[in-house]
Order: sequence, then structure tokens, then C-alpha cells
Amino acid sequence: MLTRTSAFMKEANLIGGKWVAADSGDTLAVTNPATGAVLGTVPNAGQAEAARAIEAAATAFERFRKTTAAERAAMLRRMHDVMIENVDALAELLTLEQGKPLAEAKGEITVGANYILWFAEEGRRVYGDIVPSPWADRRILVRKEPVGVVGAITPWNFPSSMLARKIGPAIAAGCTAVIKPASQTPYSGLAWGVIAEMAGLPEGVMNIVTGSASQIGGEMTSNPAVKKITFTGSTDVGKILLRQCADTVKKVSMELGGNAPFLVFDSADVDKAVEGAVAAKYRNSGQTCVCTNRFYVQAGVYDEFAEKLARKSESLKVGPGTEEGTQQGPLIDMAAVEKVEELIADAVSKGGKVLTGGNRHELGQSFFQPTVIANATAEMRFSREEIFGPVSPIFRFETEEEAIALANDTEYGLACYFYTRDLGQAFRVMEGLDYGLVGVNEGVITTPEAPFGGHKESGLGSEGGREGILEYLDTKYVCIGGLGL
Ligand SMILES: NC(=O)C1=CN([C@@H]2O[C@H](COP(=O)(O)OP(=O)(O)OC[C@H]3O[C@@H](n4cnc5c(N)ncnc54)[C@H](OP(=O)(O)O)[C@@H]3O)[C@@H](O)[C@H]2O)C=CC1
Ligand SMILES: O=C(O)CCCC(=O)O
Repeated sequence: MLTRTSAFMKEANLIGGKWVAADSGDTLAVTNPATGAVLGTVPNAGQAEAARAIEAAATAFERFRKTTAAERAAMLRRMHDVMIENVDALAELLTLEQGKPLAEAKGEITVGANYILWFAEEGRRVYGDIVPSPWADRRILVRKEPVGVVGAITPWNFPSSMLARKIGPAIAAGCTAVIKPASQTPYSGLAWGVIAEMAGLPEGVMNIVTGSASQIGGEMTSNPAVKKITFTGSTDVGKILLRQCADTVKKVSMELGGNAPFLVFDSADVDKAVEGAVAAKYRNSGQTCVCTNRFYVQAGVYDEFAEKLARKSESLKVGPGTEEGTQQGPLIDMAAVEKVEELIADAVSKGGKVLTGGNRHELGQSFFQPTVIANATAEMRFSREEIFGPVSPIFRFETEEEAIALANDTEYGLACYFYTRDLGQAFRVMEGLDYGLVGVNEGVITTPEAPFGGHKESGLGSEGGREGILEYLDTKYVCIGGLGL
């Protein structure tokens, strides 16, 4: 199984162009969530290795910042090509350590490659300004310059594409980076080192350190050589990193948790809404920060929607991600299974009705049945907490105003979705929802061309789109006088 992936499956850290072990020689085991089998080990590095990686990135930055945008675009295009040429191997590695179906893993690698290509193109359009001067003898230039060394910390649910959104704009802007992948899925992060090498990225531009989150994150956030932290993960950890970044006033981008509502109005095409609901809920077995957490359905179509969603949910094929036809892989670990069980038990004790699923899957391990729960209410825990699993709670509402208020009643503001065939309603609801991403009659909306980022406690800044590269650039105002004009 591992033969195809082996070229990309590194068991060492990349620091200054060298693949190295942890100073202590300690390692972390990586397991396949579908079988519980140990796939291999990666270095359990800490503060000292992170400091050396930052130093390597800072040294490389002095040369890399002077490369042209066209040169960097060429490197990024080669990285894109390496990914597309090796999509099967990279996807297999991703599925083995993360669990998602191979088709989804291939989708993630392809989307990641597309982010890289998008930023290759965007990097060549980092324009400054010449501003009309209020002085006859002076001229005003506004330049955009790379911020410098970037620290990137990523989660286990999209271990490849979350890095693409950070590395792509960083390199395009002329920055260098130190990466810390999630400990449960480090291979897809380390594979970026191989991709970089194959694409001819200069040594030290990309450094990758696995191991202690608090030590590596602590060094990244306190070391003055790091100018920016970009993080995707839980809101709790995002808040820790924000506090730690304050002392050296670093730039930050935060892609944090979500509590996505999915509204279905009486005016909706219910079959289309069910199709969108399945896509928005069950991608990566519900372990996506933009996955629907709460379905709000208007009274007139409630029963029809609930029944149809239940039937679709129970038809999903659960199995190992590597098996042909699998639509639902395992959850990342047993803690995730226990959390889902707790949320279901809480809902049932408060009057929730399980329409399908509700239990661990007969396959064992961390496989869980796709679950639909009707009669959901605001008192149930999943109305406020991220489920991060294949559970669809369905709440009932009567009016449009009520639906908007319920949808916005959360500290999160990442993604939301709604279905309607009423054009006026589409605009009213879209304008009323306090979210960074809105899907209108669509359940999956991410693309490199569009900005991705949350409102409220779901984050700061945007990845992708025109905005994505701006996060990696400083603005410099230059006043040129003494021109004798
Ligand atoms: N918005 C999103 O995309 C995601 C949201 N989540 C939410 O968060 C919950 C917990 O998931 P989890 O993976 O533990 O998410 P975390 O936020 O804990 O982890 C994300 C990344 O941050 C690292 N990290 C953890 N603690 C620190 C720290 N003190 N300093 C620096 N880095 C740190 C992790 O490292 P390590 O792996 O070594 O601990 C990992 O690389 C999920 O159930 C879900 O609700 C999770 C993943 C993604
Ligand atoms: O942050 C995440 O959980 C990944 C978002 C997946 C997407 O790109 O839609």
C-alpha cells in the first residue's frame, strides 16, 4: 500500500534544506484511523528545532525577497505540476493518515494545487501605487513588500490544502516559512517539503517541524524574526496564539471554528436542498469547519426535508477511505466518536428524535453512522458546539426573521447556507446573515478565486481570492523629495 506514497512519505523534518531528526531522537507515532495500525513515525521536535528552522527561514528570506515575481511564479507553477502529476500518491498518503475517502483526498490535493496556481498568478499582480502628490516638488510611491518569515500552523482535517492556502501566497509574495503540521496527520505536511524540493524551491524557503505544539507554537509566536502567524484550527487555540503574538505585535491570519447554519425556506426546491445538505454536511464525515452544524427548516417543508435527508444519509456508504465507493470514512479518533455520542445522548434526553443512525458503525474503530436528529431545539448542545462529525440536527422555524436571528445566534461566523427560490428573500437573507461565506442554493462553495474567512470568533483575514496575498505583504509609503521640479 505504501509503495506509491513512499517518495512523499518523509519521516524527518526539513530545516534549511536538510532532512533531520528531532535533537532528542524522539518520535511520534502516526496511525491510520481506519485500522488503528501505526503507519510510521515522525520527529517529536520542540523549541530548539523550531528556533533553527526560523533562523534558516530568516537567512533564506534575505535572498528570496530579491527574486522576481516571475521567478517565484515559475517555482509555484512547478509545485502545482508536481502535485497534479503525483495526485494519486499524495491522495493515498492523505487518506491513510486522515481517513477521508480517496475521491475526497484527490479533490483536496487538486484544490491545493489550484490554490498554488492561483497565487502564482496573483503574485505577478502585486501592484503598488503612485499617488497624486500634494507637494509640487515631491512624489509619493506606495510599495507592497513581503512581510518576512511566516509561521504556519495547520489542522488534521485538511492537512494538505490548508497549507496550500498559506504557502502559496507566502511564496508568491516573497516570504519564507516555517510550517507546523498537525500531529495526527504530519505526513501530508512533510510531503510539501518533497514537493518543494522537486519544484526547485531554494533551501530554507520552506521549513517543516513536527512535534510539540506548545513548544513549536511558543517559539513561532515569541521569536521576533517571525513576522506573521497564519493558523487554521480551533478557536480556543487561535485565541492562545493571538495572545502570544501580542508581545511581538505579529501580523495574524486566523481560520477558526464554525457553527454553520443551513436554512431551508418553504420556497426552496426541497430535493436540491437535500442534495446540497448532504454535500455541506457529510464532506470529510462532517469534520470540516464549513460543514453544516445546524439545519433550520421552515414548518411547511420540515417533514419532507427531514425524511428525505434521513433516507439520503442512511444510503451513504461507510468504509475505509481506500476502498472503492466509500463516501464516509472514519472519524479522526475515538475522542471524536465519544464527543458525537455525547451530543446525540444530550439531544435525545431533551426530546430529539433519531431518524437514522445514532450509533457507532458495525465496522468498529472510529466509524460512525450518518445520523439525522429531528425536533432539535436551542437547549441541545449542538446548537452551540461544533459537532465535527456526521450528525445532522434539524430545527424548525416559522418566519424568515426568526430564521436569520437563530442562524446568527452564535459567536461563530464562518460559513452558512440557505435554499430559496424567492429572489427578494435571497437578498434579504444573504444581507442579514453575519457570516464570511454564504452559499445560496449551493452546499459547497470553496474555490481559490474567492476569499475564505470568518466573521466574529471564526477568524481574522482571508485566504484565497484577491485578498489572500495581501495578508503576506506590508505597505511601504515612500516620499521622494528634492526633485528640483
Ligand atoms: N477550523 C478548522 O478548520 C478546524 C477546527 N477544528 C476544531 O477544533 C477541534 C479540535 O481539533 P484539533 O485538531 O485538536 O485542533 P487544534 O486547534 O487543537 O489544532 C490545530 C493545530 O494547532 C496546533 N496546536 C494545538 N495547540 C497549540 C498551541 N498551544 N500552540 C500552537 N499550536 C497548537 C495543533 O498541533 P497538534 O496537532 O500537535 O496538537 C495543530 O497543528 C475540532 O474538534 C474542531 O471542533 C479542528 C481542526 C480544524
Ligand atoms: O477549514 C476547513 O475545515 C477546510 C475548509 C474546506 C473547504 O475548503 O471548503
